Amino acid sequence: MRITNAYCIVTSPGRNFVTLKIVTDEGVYGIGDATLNGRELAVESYLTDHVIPCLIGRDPHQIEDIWQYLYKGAYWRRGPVTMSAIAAVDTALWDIKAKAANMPLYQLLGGKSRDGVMVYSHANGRDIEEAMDRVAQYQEKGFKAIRVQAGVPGLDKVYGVPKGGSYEPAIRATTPDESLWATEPYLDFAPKLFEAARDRFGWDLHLLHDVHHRLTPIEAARLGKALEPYRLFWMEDPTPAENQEAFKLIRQHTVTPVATGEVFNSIHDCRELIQNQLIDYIRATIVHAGGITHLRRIAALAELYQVRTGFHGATDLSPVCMGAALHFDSWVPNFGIQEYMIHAPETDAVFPHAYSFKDGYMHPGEAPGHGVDIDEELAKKYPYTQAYLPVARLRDGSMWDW
Ligand SMILES: O=C(O)[C@@H](O)[C@@H](O)[C@H](O)[C@H](O)CO
Ligand SMILES: [Mg+2]
Repeated sequence: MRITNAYCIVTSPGRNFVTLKIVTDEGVYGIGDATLNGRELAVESYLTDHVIPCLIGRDPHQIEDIWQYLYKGAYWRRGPVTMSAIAAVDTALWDIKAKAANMPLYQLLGGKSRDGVMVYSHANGRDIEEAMDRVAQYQEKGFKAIRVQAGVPGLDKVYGVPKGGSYEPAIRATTPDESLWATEPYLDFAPKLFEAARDRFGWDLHLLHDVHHRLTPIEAARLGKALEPYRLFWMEDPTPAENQEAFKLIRQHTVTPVATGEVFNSIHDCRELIQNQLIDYIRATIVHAGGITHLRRIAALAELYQVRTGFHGATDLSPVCMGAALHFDSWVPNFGIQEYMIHAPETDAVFPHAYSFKDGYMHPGEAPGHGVDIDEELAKKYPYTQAYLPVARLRDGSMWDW
């Protein structure tokens, strides 16, 4: 089998997505997600201008060799653009291999390790009352785990709380939206949000919370300690993770489980966190961490230290990434949980898929490959539209982490 063609499909059904399609001389094709929120065209160019010319004529079954070729052959290693491009190629090649073997991808990885993939979704409210009503709606849908975010008194815009309409962090504009952040009101408010949640919903429901990189390590330690009475499933991205050692300070003060990694793109971003057991869940996922080939290495390292997977699954990761992740989640021995924010209907229409949700669990489906396709004609109806993730500043104007 030989790769005869490969190209990117940029489409924007509800939000921007970049999809790589690899076609072979035996008519089998595979697709991979190459979406990097706010920097989509950088990955599209990396693939179209630099990677695809090197793929034509290759044997698509040589997944590992192609991964090593693209990683070592670029000379300039790692980073979100490079690793998202490699991920897209890798995912498409695993899709081809599983289709050629006429089996769902999870079988190729080693078969199912569980009956279903437990997922969580986002309950966001402008205040505690609205957030609780949204939790009730997701509980009604059957979710066993729900992430809870709410507006913070005194702050106009807060991560995770949309101003009406469906939640989509990337805003269509020619420059990023700016929002103001203040830590003190947030630290005072967060425990009240989870006290209200436990009071109303009791203890059977898994509750999660995303700090979204906004605290210093000692502030994150304080938050983790304050949330201990409410037994969270995890406190996510408590502090920026470039300095992995900083998480030691959090661990010294709190037993609230910690999850991080959605912005990671290689095993080197999380090696110390995992080996020193500074986290409980690793969030790096297929589209940004080099694809299935590299993510298997991250998950294997994590298993040695009883760290579990908790893959990122926001709506800016396409259904292609979700489909591949669900096959990975079905197989991986040290599975924790899968984020599932539920894509917009127009997104699901462009990306027909075999996966399904039932009673709080997802199932990848039995279609050969990862079970997700792209309707190229429909995709053409949604042209790319410049969009940026917001930036955050403190009250004195200092840049902060959004
Ligand atoms: O955990 C999450 O889902 C968030 O951190 C994401 O929604 C994140 O804000 C977006 O993926 C950024 O593009
Ligand atoms: Mg997050």
